[in-house]
Amino acid sequence: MGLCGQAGRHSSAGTELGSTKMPTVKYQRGDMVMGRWPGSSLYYEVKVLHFDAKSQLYTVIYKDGTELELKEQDIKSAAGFQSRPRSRSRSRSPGRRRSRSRSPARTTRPSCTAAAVAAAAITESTPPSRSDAKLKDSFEVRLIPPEQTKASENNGNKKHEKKEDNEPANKVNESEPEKNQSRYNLRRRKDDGDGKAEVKAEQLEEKEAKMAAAAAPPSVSLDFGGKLGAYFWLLFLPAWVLFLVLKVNQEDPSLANFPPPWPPLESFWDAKALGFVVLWILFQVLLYILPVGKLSEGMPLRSGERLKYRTNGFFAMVVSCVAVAAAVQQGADLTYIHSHFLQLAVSSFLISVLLSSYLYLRSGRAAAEQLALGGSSGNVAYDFFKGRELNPRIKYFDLKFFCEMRPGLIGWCLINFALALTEMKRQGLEAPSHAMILVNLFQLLYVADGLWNEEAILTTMDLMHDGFGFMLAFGDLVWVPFTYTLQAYYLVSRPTPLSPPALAAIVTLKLVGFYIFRKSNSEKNAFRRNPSDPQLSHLKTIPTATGRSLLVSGWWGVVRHPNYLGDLLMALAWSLPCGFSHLLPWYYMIYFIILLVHRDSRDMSECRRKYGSAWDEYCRTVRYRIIPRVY
Ligand SMILES: NC(=O)C1=CN([C@@H]2O[C@H](COP(=O)(O)OP(=O)(O)OC[C@H]3O[C@@H](n4cnc5c(N)ncnc54)[C@H](OP(=O)(O)O)[C@@H]3O)[C@@H](O)[C@H]2O)C=CC1
Ligand SMILES: CC(C)CCC[C@@H](C)[C@H]1CC=C2C3=C(CC[C@@]21C)[C@@]1(C)CC[C@H](O)C(C)(C)[C@@H]1CC3
Repeated sequence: MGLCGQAGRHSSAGTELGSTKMPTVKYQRGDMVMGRWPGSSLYYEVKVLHFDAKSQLYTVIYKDGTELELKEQDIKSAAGFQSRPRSRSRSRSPGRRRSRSRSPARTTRPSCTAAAVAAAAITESTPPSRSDAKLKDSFEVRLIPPEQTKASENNGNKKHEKKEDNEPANKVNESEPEKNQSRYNLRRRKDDGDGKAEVKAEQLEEKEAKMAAAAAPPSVSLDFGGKLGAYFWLLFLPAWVLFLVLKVNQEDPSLANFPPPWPPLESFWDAKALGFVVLWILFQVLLYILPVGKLSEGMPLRSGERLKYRTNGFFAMVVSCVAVAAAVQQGADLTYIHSHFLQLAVSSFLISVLLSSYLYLRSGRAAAEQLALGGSSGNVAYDFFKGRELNPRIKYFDLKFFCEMRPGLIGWCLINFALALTEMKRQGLEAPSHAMILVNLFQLLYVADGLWNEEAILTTMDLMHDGFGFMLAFGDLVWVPFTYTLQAYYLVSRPTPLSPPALAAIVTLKLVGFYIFRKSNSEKNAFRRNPSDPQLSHLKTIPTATGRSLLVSGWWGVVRHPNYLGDLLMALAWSLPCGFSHLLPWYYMIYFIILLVHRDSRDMSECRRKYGSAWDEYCRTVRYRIIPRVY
């Protein structure tokens, strides 16, 4: 069986078959062998492209063009496999039967795709104790849809990078995979098959296969410094927030003035402050569950399911503003927030610890397919920190989505506003300073925009890939409201006059950053939701073996993370109004560079894993990560 037409689609120059001789190894370049699909016990026909003596890994190419690196033990000679007559038994799952008939574009040819890989799934004659092994030793397998196959076949050997075709007839090729994502997850397609391949996999229960697909692969490397790193972050993050809060309260918050004075222990705790935080969160819960605003669909999960989210964040923000204004009108003294900043932060921290403990405990009962990839290391500290469950919900109440978008984010604006009032009181001003107005307005715009485009968060890393644990719970409830407000806090007692040209330059910078941030995020969100969107028809894309494509022109053709670039420009505009006397108001800028550089590298590894050589192709085409020609 030779490689099919599109087999070379994703092959990179480095792995092209060349004339140089392979070193003396078990399998030679060009050999057709059986390669194990990572994490499963399924073997597919692959062609050996290359052997790397240093890493002892073979680069092999599957029939859909997906290239992977495999260890020798994951490769078998084709002779060791039995071809069994193909079972004619139809799927027992009605869902599966439905999904088969749903697509008019289904190709009848079993063809050369990773879906065909499933169709042609061949297992070892005696797979290693499957049911045990599968849970532990598994990997998310996404299969190329038949539609994609057809598209690829139509394209023949056309250039890898293609202009998205918006002809109605072809639309299905791009939109279907997104809509019917469920079909591309590890799903055996018993009725397909190329006759050569049949499969012991047929004996596997679909449920088992799904669980196998869902469990975290042992090969997923643990980020954040792994298990030891988790202990470090669990201690460091709260200590760092405490340090910043104490530091910003110092009369001279310069680095030379270290350490900040340690307050008496009893001043850390205030029951009233805890009461306010609880009330605020409950108020946000109430607004979230009100049947106001639209229900948006999240991206397809590995199970194929699409969760619904109540996206009424902007409404929640407006109601919160009205409620706060009414409270101030009634004589509520918001300067309390400034004078009890430490106690409010400690209370929020306690709530985040309680929430993370609850999340960790309940994740023990979650089905494997509900866990985030890489979230289950088996180490308590790491799993507690990173979070195991992808979308923990209490009925329809989505805890991660709620925490990320509501109490902390809207709380950030409330605190900023309170700090502006405190500045006026402290400095005897009739209106907040220009610097304070800029910081308040800029950050208000950022939050309001996030809530206005709330649906877009459903295609971000946090919502799609990360588990919900201490890192995000603490990040959402403590980190955001108590460290993102440091610039406003800093300005309360440190007047920083701004000249009109400086004002104009800072506003321009903010608007440029905002434009890049919003346009790029919206472009990706629109594309992920509907790849056939006519408004995106001018964009070039790279197809991938998962059935999803990657944007390679437009904003995502400038750098690999244009949204980070816009975000960083905005961050700069938030720090500039505070001047250059101290490092403290620049803390956000420094932290944000570190966060986004790390996030970018996490995302790169994740996309490399998901998209294989298509991702490499993208990286070759779009060379810079965040800043054009610089980084
Ligand atoms: N203020 C703050 O504290 C923070 C703000 N942010 C902001 O939040 C926003 C979301 O950031 P984040 O979730 O980190 O990352 P992104 O929104 O950039 O999401 C990354 C994902 O986008 C998809 N993608 C990547 N490249 C392409 C491409 N070329 N074409 C199509 N899809 C692509 C991939 O997912 P897939 O292919 O699976 O769809 C990838 O995993 C950003 O604007 C960021 O600046 C983030 C962190 C903190
Ligand atoms: C504690 C850790 C060191 C870091 C925690 C990181 C979190 C604070 C951030 C991770 C991603 C975030 C996003 C936003 C806020 C900060 C966190 C939670 C975001 C909601 C801000 C508003 C934007 O418009 C957005 C694009 C919706 C952001 C999404 C990511």
